[in-house]
Amino acid sequence: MKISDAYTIVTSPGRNFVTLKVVTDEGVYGIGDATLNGREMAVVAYLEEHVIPALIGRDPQRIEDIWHYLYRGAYWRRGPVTMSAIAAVDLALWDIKAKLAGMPLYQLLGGKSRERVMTYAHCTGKDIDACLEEVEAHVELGYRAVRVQAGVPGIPTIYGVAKREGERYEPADSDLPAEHVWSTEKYLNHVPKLFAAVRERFGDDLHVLHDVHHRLTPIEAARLGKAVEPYHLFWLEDCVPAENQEGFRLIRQHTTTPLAVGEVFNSIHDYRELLENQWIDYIRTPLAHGGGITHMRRLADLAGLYHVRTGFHGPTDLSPVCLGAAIHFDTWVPNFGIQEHMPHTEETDAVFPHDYRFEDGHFIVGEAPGHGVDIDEELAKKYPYKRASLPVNRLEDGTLWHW
Ligand SMILES: O=C(O)C(=O)C[C@H](O)[C@H](O)CO
Ligand SMILES: [Mg+2]
Repeated sequence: MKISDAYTIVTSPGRNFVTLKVVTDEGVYGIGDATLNGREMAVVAYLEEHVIPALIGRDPQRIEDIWHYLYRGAYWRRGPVTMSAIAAVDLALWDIKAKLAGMPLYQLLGGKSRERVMTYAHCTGKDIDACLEEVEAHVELGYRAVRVQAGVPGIPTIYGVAKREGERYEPADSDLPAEHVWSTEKYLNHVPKLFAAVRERFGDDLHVLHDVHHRLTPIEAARLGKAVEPYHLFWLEDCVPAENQEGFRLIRQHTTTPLAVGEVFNSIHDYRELLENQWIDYIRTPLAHGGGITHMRRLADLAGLYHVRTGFHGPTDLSPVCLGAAIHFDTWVPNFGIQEHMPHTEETDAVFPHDYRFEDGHFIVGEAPGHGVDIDEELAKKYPYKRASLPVNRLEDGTLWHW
């Protein structure tokens, strides 16, 4: 069996997605998600110029060999563009292998470790009261876990909070980067009040999460972690930029609030110090940015040695292909923690027909052979690519800050 064709499909049913389709000479095909939010066309160029020509004629069943060919063989290792391109190939090849076996992907990985996959929803509001209403609505939908982000008095726009009531939050919301304003002091003074209000209204059982989006220094993160301890968060996410991994030692020394890290990581090597020193509790890299299933299963196994669990990134800027494959992975992986869930638009769901379903705050994996997600290429053509950028963030005095 040989790979006879491979090509990228760029579509924008509400937001941009890049899909790689790998076709075999026996007619079986697989698809992988290659979407890197705000940098979509860089991955397309990498795939079209450097990966696809080298794939044609190879045996699609040799997933391991192809992975190392693309990783070691490239000489230029790691990095989000490279690892997203490799991930797209890897997801497509696992899709093909599972289809050839006539099995849903989770069976090939080792079978079910659980019946359903707990998800967390995004709840945002311009202030604490609006946010509590969102939490109420999501609890009614069945969610057992919610990520809570509210506007902060004195900061005009805030990451993760929809611009207008009732609208979805979209990170890549303008042609060129919009500029946001940030004040650490205002934020740190406000956030504990938000969690006090959530616990007072919803009690102790709801799992509550929060994303800091890399905006604090280690000592500030330690202060926040300590301040929210009475509200026992499920996790505090990306509390500092993680290039300085040693910073987590300081945070860990001061707080028992669990820490999640890694939605911008793309390799097992990014996590080595954090895991070996037991500084974090959840790994966040999605399959589509972390080299696919072949690489992420190694990371999950390493994490398991240190009692660290998975909590895959799952925003709307990863396509249903990534989400579908993640649900198979989550159903299998022994050290599963939680799966992020931001529902895709109806247009996106129509372009990517899938067999996973949401029920009572959980995802239920499908039984179709492969990862269970397809692409309607004719429909995809109706939604042309449109450049969209993530914002930048500045302190009140104009200094460019972390985002
Ligand atoms: O979902 C999250 O936790 C995020 O932080 C969302 C990111 O900002 C988004 O995916 C960036 O593209
Ligand atoms: Mg995040």
